[in-house]
Amino acid sequence: MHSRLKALLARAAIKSASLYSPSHLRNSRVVPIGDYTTVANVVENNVCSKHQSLSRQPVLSRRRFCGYAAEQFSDDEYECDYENHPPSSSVANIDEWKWKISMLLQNDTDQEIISRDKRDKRDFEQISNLAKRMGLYCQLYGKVIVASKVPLPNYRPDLDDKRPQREVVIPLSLQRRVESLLQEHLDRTSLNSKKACQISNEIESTNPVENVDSAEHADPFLDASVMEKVLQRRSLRLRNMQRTWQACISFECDELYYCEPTYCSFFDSHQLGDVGHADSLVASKPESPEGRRMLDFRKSLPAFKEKERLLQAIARNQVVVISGETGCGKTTQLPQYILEANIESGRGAFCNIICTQPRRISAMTVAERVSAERGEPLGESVGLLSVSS
Ligand SMILES: Nc1ncnc2c1ncn2[C@@H]1O[C@H](COP(=O)(O)OP(=O)(O)OP(=O)(O)O)[C@@H](O)[C@H]1O
Repeated sequence: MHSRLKALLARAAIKSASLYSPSHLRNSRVVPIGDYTTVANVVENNVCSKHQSLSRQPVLSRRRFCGYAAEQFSDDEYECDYENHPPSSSVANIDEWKWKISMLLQNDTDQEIISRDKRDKRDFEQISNLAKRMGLYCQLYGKVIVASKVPLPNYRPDLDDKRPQREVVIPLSLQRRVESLLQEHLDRTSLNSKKACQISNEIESTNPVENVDSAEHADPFLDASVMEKVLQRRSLRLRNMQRTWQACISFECDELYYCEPTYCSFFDSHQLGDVGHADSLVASKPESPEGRRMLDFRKSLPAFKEKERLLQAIARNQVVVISGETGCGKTTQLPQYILEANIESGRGAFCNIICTQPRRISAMTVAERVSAERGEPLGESVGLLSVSS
């Protein structure tokens, strides 16, 4: 062993009073060390005694007299392995690894070493043996080696190169089904285009509020293109209303007064179909003290700060897993961010969001809470669906 390394190890042991040693190693690898009471003693003693006996004793018999710490850093044991499995060129710098690991052991703040030098399995075994002898855990993730002071999991998403590019693979049968449904839809659309135009014209000539109603209670066999047009019109109206409402809440109260009907019809536009319902929403309008409080509360949640990042991630990926501390707004805020973003992009009426809860009572509470935050009675844009298994 290099004298510099020994000195470092001895100093590390003295400094920290004990070297990091995982419990499983402590139990299985501690050998009697006579009168030595501290790891530092063991290291120092071994440094001296090993020099005296190195040339005379065979490796295995010497090892019997090594203390735990000494055994960890014994060159002999490493040399033994090394002789049986000569190093490939990439681990020829094993001393560098020893040095890195000993530095990690001395360092209270760092927890692990990550090496991205592409290594094969045998390189890993050598480094892993060394790390384990020095009291660390070691794991290979693809071609990345991690030596850590704490136990390592089988999978590390942060070291998975493929993770960001990973696609959700749709089974072939499902792809075919989607294709055939799409084809069916296109065929039907072209066949009925004349009829669709006629119905569409009729709908457009009636009251827009009635349009919504007719869409809500639409004949399921009503041509899809008509439905599409109705939804598009409703989406545009939603967007105008949301924009007007956003502009309104940035003004002072006097001006808000004039905007009330618009705001109410924003909610109305989901389903109410009648501006007259606005009266029932007065208590929870954003411009009311209660509504203001609600808005301020929503903005104070940790999820609000991440809103843009979350929406970008959702827009760019098929599947997004979001984790956050309890109460940060995952359940009540994220669906609203998505709805608001869809309304803004003119797709509000096409947007369906389903939130699941394991229990009926929590589903009810969440639905009530979200509808209250939106200033609506339950059953408008936010509803509740109970599915029993
Ligand atoms: N019914 C309610 N009444 C009052 N405040 C509520 C209600 N539901 C949620 N909140 C508040 O809204 C905030 C966001 O709650 P939300 O349920 O969205 O958090 P979450 O991140 O989903 O939490 P969890 O991980 O526990 O499900 C919380 O701080 C909570 O206090």
